[in-house]
Amino acid sequence: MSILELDNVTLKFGGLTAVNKLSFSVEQGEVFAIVGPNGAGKSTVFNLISRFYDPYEGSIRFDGHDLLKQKASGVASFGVARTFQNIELFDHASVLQNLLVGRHRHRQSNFLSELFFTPSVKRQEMQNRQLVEEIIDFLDLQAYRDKMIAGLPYGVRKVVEVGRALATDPKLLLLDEPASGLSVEETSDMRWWIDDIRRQMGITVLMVEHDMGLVSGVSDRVLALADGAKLALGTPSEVQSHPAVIEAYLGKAS
Ligand SMILES: Nc1ncnc2c1ncn2[C@@H]1O[C@H](COP(=O)(O)OP(=O)(O)OP(=O)(O)O)[C@@H](O)[C@H]1O
Repeated sequence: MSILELDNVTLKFGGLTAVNKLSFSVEQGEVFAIVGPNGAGKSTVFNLISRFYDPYEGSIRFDGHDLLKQKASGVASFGVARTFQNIELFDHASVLQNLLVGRHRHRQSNFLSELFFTPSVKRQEMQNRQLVEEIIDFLDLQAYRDKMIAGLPYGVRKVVEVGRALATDPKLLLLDEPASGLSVEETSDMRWWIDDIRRQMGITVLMVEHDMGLVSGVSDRVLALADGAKLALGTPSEVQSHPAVIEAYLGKAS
């Protein structure tokens, strides 16, 4: 069953067509990767799904709903969470505090009940804490739990950002270049986190990634883009050996 469906989606920046009549769907429970050379339109596709941009034409459906009727601020409560190419965390807050921010969308209380810290607010706060502690354990972040983000190594911050997205309890996790800036060893760890997120948490993962080792190791299917359009779609090995993909990456000489 498809959880996300893009149909004939186009986005233009002035005279430049960044995404061109693109259609694809992501199945529930799979890891789906989008690859392509620089400027292929990968981040723009993410920004369309996150509702940062309105398409010029086409439809985007998520979990049976018209995603284009949602504002960007409503996408998280719909069950879509994302990480960013340039990590976006609160630098002067702890790992725990950053993850608790991710729980914010589940807050059902109003201002007065929060002011007087009513039993329901207390109960909700305890549930939030418990879920966040589970994520800290799941991602092996116990050693960093109370540390400020600003002082953490880059690789740890990348994992915390995944944790913050998981704290929103998503059905679909969008990972924007999860391996960028990571060492070989950290990339290998990231591969296992992504695999565990899918297998143990049952969350569908859509990622944009340049590291073909990570893409091949963890993805069920891969979509290759060039100039905003679909070049190939299939298993990692089908896409990597597709003539149009080889040509897009290496040029006609290959
Ligand atoms: N806000 C914008 N305004 C104008 N043009 C843009 C904007 N964002 C992206 N573009 C252009 O749209 C095209 C697709 O860009 P996009 O960032 O989606 O590519 P990408 O595949 O993610 O590239 P990279 O791998 O380098 O991140 C590029 O030609 C880019 O210059």
